[in-house]
Amino acid sequence: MPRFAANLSMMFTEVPFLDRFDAAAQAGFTAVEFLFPYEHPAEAVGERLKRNGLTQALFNLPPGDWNAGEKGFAALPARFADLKASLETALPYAKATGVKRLHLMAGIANRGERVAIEAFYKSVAWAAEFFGPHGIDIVLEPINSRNVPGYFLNDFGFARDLIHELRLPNLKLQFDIYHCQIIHGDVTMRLREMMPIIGHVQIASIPSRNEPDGEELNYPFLFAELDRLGYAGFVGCEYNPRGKTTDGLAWFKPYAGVKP
Ligand SMILES: O=C(O)[C@H](O)C(=O)CO
Ligand SMILES: [Mg+2]
Repeated sequence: MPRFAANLSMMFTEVPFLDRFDAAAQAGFTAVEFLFPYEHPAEAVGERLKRNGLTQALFNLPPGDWNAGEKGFAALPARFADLKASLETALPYAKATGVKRLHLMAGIANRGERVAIEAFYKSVAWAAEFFGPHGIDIVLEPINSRNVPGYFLNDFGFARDLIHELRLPNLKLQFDIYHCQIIHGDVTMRLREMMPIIGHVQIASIPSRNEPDGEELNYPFLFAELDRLGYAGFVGCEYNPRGKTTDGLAWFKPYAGVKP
């Protein structure tokens, strides 16, 4: 049975960020993920996690100036110093939460440009080698260009080939089913093909990005497929609740309380 992680950047936003850990635990989640914890002291984040007996499934490495539209800088040749600094920023949060995988964002760049490709390979290898001794995986996530126009990593095949080529033991794929359906479709066959390199899965309804409870995909079928494929990682609930978070958790009831 999948181990679901509530995404605290998108769910339980009825309460302040640090109170969302308590809300997620009360709703039956045993794990959480979020985009960025960096506005809060690492100790405070770790304390909430521990107080609620939650497991940290994932969070993102610093993306640059998110409010100014930056979505990471791994594919930006001029930003390698910022990339290296971002790893140092994230490390105390990784230690405080015990997280075992971090999402490295690529940034807005043209995947057809050699300099961007070379910068991305260099950044990915650097990040994986930085976190490897800490027992932490780096995950790469293709993101669709409807949600993030111009995002460098917008193709699952490119991500797969890079991971195979670099052959780093702690470099894996973040398979967001929402993005896969929008970019490529054929989700089940791509899950089957890429399962050996998948380090994290995320879900949301398509096209709404609301609760995974209908619309384009049959999520109960996909959850059973993940079990059939022996997927032992987390499934991040990266969706925007239609209304009050707890009013939209009927889909989750059969899975609530599943211990990591
Ligand atoms: O948007 C997504 O799907 C990613 O998982 C993310 O965290 C950056 O936006
Ligand atoms: Mg995602």
